[in-house]
Order: sequence, then C-alpha cells, then structure tokens
Amino acid sequence: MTYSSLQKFGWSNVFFQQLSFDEICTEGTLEQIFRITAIHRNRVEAMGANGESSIICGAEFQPLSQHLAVGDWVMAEAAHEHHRLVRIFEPKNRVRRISNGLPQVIAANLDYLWIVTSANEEFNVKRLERYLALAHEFDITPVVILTKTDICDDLEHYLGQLDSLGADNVHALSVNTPGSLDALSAYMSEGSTIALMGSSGVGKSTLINAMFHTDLATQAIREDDAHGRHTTTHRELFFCDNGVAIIDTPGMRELQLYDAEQGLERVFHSIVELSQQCRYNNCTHAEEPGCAIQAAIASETITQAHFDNYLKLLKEEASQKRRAEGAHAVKHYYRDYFKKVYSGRKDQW
Ligand SMILES: Nc1nc2c(ncn2[C@@H]2O[C@H](COP(=O)(O)OP(=O)(O)OP(=O)(O)O)[C@@H](O)[C@H]2O)c(=O)[nH]1
Ligand SMILES: [Zn+2]
Repeated sequence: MTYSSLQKFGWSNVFFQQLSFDEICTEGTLEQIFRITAIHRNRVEAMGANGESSIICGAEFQPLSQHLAVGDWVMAEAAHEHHRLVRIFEPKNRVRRISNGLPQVIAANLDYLWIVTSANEEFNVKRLERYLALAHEFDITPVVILTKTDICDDLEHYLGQLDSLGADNVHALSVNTPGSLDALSAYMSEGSTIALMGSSGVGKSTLINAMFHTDLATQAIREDDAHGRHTTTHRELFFCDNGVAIIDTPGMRELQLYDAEQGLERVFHSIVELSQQCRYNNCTHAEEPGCAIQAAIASETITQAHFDNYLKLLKEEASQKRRAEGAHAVKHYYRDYFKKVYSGRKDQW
C-alpha cells in the first residue's frame, strides 16, 4: 500500500510534506494516518488506508471542539483495539466560529463551499453575500446553487439578482429537471471536499442524495452517550464512490459571520474601491461632498441596499470581534496552539 491510497479521501502533498523523513521511512506510518469523519466527546471516528477506525483523544486535545474538526487529518497510533491520537496535521483551511466566547472549529480542509438557496421566498441576496464573505475569509471556493427552479414562475427575477452578486460559480437547477445537475460535476474530482451551507428546506439533503446516489438517512452511526445509552448521530463527513468527501454538519448550517474582514472586502470590492476615491480620507459616506459612494448610488452604479448590507455586515463583524475579546486573541490562540502542537516535531527532522 502507498500514500496514494489516501488520495481518494483528500490526502495531498500539503499533508505529506508535514511528515518527517523518519516517519516516511518508518514502516507502518501510512496505517497511522486518518481523516476525521465524526467527533464525539472523547473520541473521533476516522477513515484511514485500512478503513474506518475509532480514535481515542487524550486530555491534551480536550475539549475536542477547540482542537479539531471533521475533515482534519491526524496521526494516531494503535492502542489495543483502538487508536490513540498523536497529532493533528496543519490544515489547508479551517472554518471557525466563536461559541460561548471560545473558538470552535467546525470543519477543515475544504475545497468548495456549496451555498444553497432556493428560487422562492427563502431567496435573500444579503444572506448570499454573507455566505460568500465567509467562504472567501476561510479560503474556500464558493459555489452558489439556486434550487427548485422547476416550481418557479419568474426565474429571471432570481437570475438577475444572482448576477448582481458577481460570483464566479453560479448554478440554477432542479432535482426534477434531468441534466440540470450536470454542471456540478466540475467540482467533483477525486479527493475534493465539499461542504454545504444554506437555510433549512432549500434542498441540501435532496441535492446530496441526487448527486451522490447516497441516502443521507443511511449515514447514521451509533454511539454510546455519557451514560452508556445508545444514541444515533449522523456522520458529518462521508466519502462518495467517486472519491468526493461531503461535509454536512449542523455547525456549518449555523455559521455566523466572524472575523471576515477580508472576505467582506472581496464581496464588496466595488464599495471598497469607491471609498478610496472619496474626497476626504475620513469620509463616512453619509453626506460629505465628493463622496464617491453616494455618487455611485445616485448614478445607480451600485444600489443603496448593497451598500447598506455592507455596513450591516461590517457592524456585525465588529460586534462579534468585541464579544470574542478581539479577533487578535483568537488568531493568537490558533498560532500558539499550532506552535505547541508542532514544536515537538522539530527534533524529528
Ligand atoms: N420541486 C422541488 N422540490 C425540491 C427540490 N429540491 C428539494 N426539494 C424539496 O424541498 C424539501 C426540502 O428539501 P431538503 O433536501 O430536506 O432540504 P434541506 O436543505 O436539506 O433542509 P434541512 O435538512 O432542514 O437543512 C423537500 O420536500 C424536497 O423534496 C427541487 O429541486 N425541486
Ligand atoms: Zn465617501
């Protein structure tokens, strides 16, 4: 068996180069590498070259939700009939949020964020702009998907608004219209990881079932809760036959805007560029003479709604930051964490 056997689970050079020379030369290292598919209180489920395994996580990784997420690659050594977590590979990207004042990781190593919305009253451009900002912030390629076009009388109304988003990847489709899902296969190369986001009822599960010929209901797994009772939870990352990993977690579905300053600047780049043309450096874009943004709104180059949403998201982001005791606290937390995790490895090189 070689490392290429892990590629269908999303393994790539980014992770391989984090192995030390000794590790690469040591027999059995490959069997110690896993990708996390579900997280429980003290252990995680993971997929490796030899199939699925349960990995016990020691006190140094507690609480798990702050240290690792579905999609992470880890190293774990065999311990009796289980495995024991040794270390976490530095991820390509990580989706984080603040929960009760603490950073929490939701998912890791994503290639695409499928932002799902439906062609009915659920549709909301502001929400889409927010999701796009999130995707950019976390360095994930966003794909906007408009569902339920089969039951929509005024598709142009929605397509026009999607156009105004200026997003690169936009698809309108319906699971009831044969062929309309074909365009999505462009995102489904072996080893790619897709996470879904969107309001309840827009058709995320239906889309997954149709695209990947899977039945989400069959992805249930059993676990023992703290009192030894059996409970059923859903696997949050699963692999399809074509080598695509799907992440569908409640955490992704509930994600709020946080620390997305750069993401916002990308989605609202026209406003950011305009603001640099205002006569005064400290223009508040309200009533100052020579305000380029007000001029653009007056000439209908941008809409008042687009500008208002930018202000609203900026404000929301600022208040999230304050609540989290400053975004820097969070960034430092992660930097220190990775330093701590990887400092022990330097002497292996
Ligand atoms: N007409 C039509 N109905 C659809 C389409 N896609 C999904 N639906 C229906 O919309 C309803 C909600 O779909 P789900 O797939 O459960 O939505 P979801 O986004 O997974 O919802 P949550 O699990 O609550 O987040 C179901 O009754 C689906 O049959 C579509 O393209 N066309
Ligand atoms: Zn201005």
